[in-house]
Amino acid sequence: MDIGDCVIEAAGLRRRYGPQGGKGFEAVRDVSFTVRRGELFALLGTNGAGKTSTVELLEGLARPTGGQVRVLGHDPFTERRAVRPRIGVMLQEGGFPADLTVAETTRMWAGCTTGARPVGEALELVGLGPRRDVRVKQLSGGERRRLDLALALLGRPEVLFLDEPTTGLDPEARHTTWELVRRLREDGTTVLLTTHYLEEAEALADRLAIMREGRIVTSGAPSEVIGEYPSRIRFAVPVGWFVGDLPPLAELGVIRHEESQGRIELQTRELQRTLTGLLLWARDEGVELEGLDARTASLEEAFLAIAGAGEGTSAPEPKPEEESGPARRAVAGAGSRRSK
Ligand SMILES: Nc1ncnc2c1ncn2[C@@H]1O[C@H](COP(=O)(O)OP(=O)(O)OP(=O)(O)O)[C@@H](O)[C@H]1O
Repeated sequence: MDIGDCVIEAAGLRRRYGPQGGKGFEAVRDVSFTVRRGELFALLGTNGAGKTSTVELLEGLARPTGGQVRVLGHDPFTERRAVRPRIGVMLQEGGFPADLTVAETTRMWAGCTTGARPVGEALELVGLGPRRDVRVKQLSGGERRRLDLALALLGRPEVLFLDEPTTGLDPEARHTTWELVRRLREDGTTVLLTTHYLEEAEALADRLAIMREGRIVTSGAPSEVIGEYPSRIRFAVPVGWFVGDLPPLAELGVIRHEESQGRIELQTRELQRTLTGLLLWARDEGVELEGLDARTASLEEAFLAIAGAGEGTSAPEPKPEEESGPARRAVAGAGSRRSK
């Protein structure tokens, strides 16, 4: 990668809360990642994982206690003047004067922004045009988030920091925001997003990182992160058949199987091969696989496994399927599900 393409660089970042020299609490522990120009990078993690603490370091709102951060080639804390006009920041809680109208608030903000968009344009972008004369205190929670976003977009930022931008938005408003974020990215804006909506990260992110207890435990393109987890095939065991009547599962690429209440679940890292083998077997035997459902792992499954795992764990190690295939009479609940 050409280093000139790198818009955000975090190297060994640390952030400790508490008195200087004291023990305090380390919320960010050796976090490193880069974000390229025009990329949308999502930072995920459970409550308290350290996302906001990290993003605040990137925004120059605090000085790291260790490591280095560069945004657009500058230190965002010590070279704030060089960085601030080129970034847009949407914080988790905006905090606006409640008695000003939407347009007045935006105008006030525009007055402090170099090269600001016209107020009407910024409000139209986030769908708040019709609400321009409403007082901020009369806005719904979702509308306030959209006003936050309009203010972050005022200066046509090269880098946009979105801290949980769609929290409190109804599904329609959320999708509208996604469309807007996609358009901004297509126009070359680099976006760093934190979100609790995994569907949002899956839909928008070019790359993502999952944080737990102040550390990044996994990162990559969504498909790479999901790809660490096995796909699943589920169906009802045909009446009069046993699991042991299936072809040897290990030979089909099955790495784990479970049977419960007449339904079987197979886990595989080779979904197409396993499914093809299973369907050919069913056709040859004239068997109907009722309720057949085959799917790759979702980001949510990957996230829950990572977030819920113990210290130092990133991806699950599946219990290997026996070489000779499963026992003829399946044991209910054989194999253990990943903890969620
Ligand atoms: N000012 C502070 N003083 C002391 N501890 C803090 C402070 N701010 C945050 N923390 C702690 O740092 C940890 C990380 O918090 P942070 O807000 O960065 O997490 P987060 O991943 O953004 O969480 P959320 O998803 O809930 O917003 C938490 O344990 C939090 O309690």
